[in-house]
Amino acid sequence: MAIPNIRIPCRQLFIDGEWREPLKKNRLPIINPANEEIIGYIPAATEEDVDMAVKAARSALRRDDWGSTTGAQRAKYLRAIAAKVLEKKPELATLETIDNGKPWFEAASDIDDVVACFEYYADLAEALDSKKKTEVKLHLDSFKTHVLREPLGVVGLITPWNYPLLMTTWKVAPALAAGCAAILKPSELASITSLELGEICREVGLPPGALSILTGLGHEAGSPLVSHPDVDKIAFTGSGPTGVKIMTAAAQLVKPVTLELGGKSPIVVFDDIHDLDIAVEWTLFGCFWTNGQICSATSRLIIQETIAPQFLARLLEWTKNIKISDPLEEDCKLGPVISRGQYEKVLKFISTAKDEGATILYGGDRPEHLKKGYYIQPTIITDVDTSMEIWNEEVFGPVLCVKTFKTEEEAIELANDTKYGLGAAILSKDLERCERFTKAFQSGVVWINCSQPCFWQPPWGGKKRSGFGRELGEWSLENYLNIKQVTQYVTPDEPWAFYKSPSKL
Ligand SMILES: NC(=O)C1=CN([C@@H]2O[C@H](COP(=O)(O)OP(=O)(O)OC[C@H]3O[C@@H](n4cnc5c(N)ncnc54)[C@H](O)[C@@H]3O)[C@@H](O)[C@H]2O)C=CC1
Ligand code: BAL
Ligand code: NA
Repeated sequence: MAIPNIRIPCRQLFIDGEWREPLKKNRLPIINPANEEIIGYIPAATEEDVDMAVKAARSALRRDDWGSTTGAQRAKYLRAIAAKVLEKKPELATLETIDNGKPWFEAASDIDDVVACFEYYADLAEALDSKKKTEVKLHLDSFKTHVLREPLGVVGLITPWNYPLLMTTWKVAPALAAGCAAILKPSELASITSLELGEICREVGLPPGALSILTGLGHEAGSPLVSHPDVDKIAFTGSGPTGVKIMTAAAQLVKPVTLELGGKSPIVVFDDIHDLDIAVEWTLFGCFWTNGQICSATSRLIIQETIAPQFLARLLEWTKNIKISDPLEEDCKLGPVISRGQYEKVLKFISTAKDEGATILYGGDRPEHLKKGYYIQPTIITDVDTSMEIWNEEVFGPVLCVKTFKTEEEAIELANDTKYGLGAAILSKDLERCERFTKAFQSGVVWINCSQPCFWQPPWGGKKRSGFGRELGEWSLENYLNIKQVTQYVTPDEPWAFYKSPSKL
């Protein structure tokens, strides 16, 4: 597919089905991380705009055109959105690349996932109609009970910048499928494609207020959404510290949250791998895909001592072969990290690792041929100790740290030696061993003989400090439903006879 040249659309906030200027008229710059240039501006919402969006969402839930829809009717909107996203795929992929820095072909594949995800939740919305009301068998005949699965209400969706439109979709598609009215707050570092979703919603005639999109800063636009008394739930993906702030604020209102908070995932490689090159490629992909900015990145390589020298030698050869360039260039496999702040943060992690005694086996710096942009070489760090920062903290950049092991027990201990618990991978020919590791890994996701492939049908989420709750699959729909018990007394002409009736005194 040809990469199109593109103009950055100038948008407002998307509230109540229309584009509206933020009340304070503030805007934030859009920065292309490949050249550090300001390429446009996004509107910056504040508390007042959040309040308007919440009112619009409430009104959508009260109106028949959204609040009384069947799953099948909502499925039509979701399919129409999917079709529009597909139609605009080249432009959306280009906008994503210019805003986020990920290679264009990765952005295009994200857009394919966005389409598939909207279509998938259209199917689940339809299926919901037959599960909306289910009977629950009781142990007696004088009562009967059924359960209703209703939309939870107004939901706040706060998303990160690493897969901008895809993470938006992971939340928006199930929320709309369930019949909620959603307010999306995308990351200020990459909001363009989420705003374009607003235009798509307008084009397909999604009822006003069913989805509002408020770009802006976390503390100005995200925080009031979390604290708003009329928002029933918050679904968040992002950093641990922000997750803690959100959970703390939501707790004041006993507001439910789901949190997806990154990690420091292990990839355990045994000496009985099927093929050296295949294992090396999965190791690289597991850490350097999306320019290394993956919440589930398997950024700790735990390699069996017996194979370590030859594995690392081959890993180096493959790493040197990775094309680092402007992400719009064909065959680019590693683009810049998202921002100046992230660039400095990643380089600081590398210099601290060096200061603490680790060895930078490869990379660790800006590639010489790229003078501008937030580029960092793919970096491999060895001689790592479990007390080091690089072993313990999420870098969110193209940085892999390596540790060797002798026995299976030692490998499991190292794999679980983290406060996080999102992903974990094992590469080995021995499937019984893979089974033992699957059980032992303290994580929400396990990859066997691969790392990172992510599909929309299975559940996604973590344990420990990677958060809680599950997205994707049918699990995500549950996040946006209220389960209501309805119990009926089926012999209303018979007295309950708990109190003494005054007429019988
Ligand atoms: N787990 C993941 O997928 C991600 C992890 N990160 C990690 O987080 C670090 C910081 O990156 P940020 O972009 O600052 O992540 P962040 O977690 O602060 O931002 C994620 C989203 O939360 C919003 N937000 C920030 N403060 C908020 C608040 N008080 N209330 C409500 N919403 C708020 C942001 O505007 C954004 O939409 C990165 O260096 C990286 O290590 C970043 C993005 C994604
Ligand atoms: N690759 C799945 C989602 C994430 O990294 O945030
Ligand atoms: Na950007």
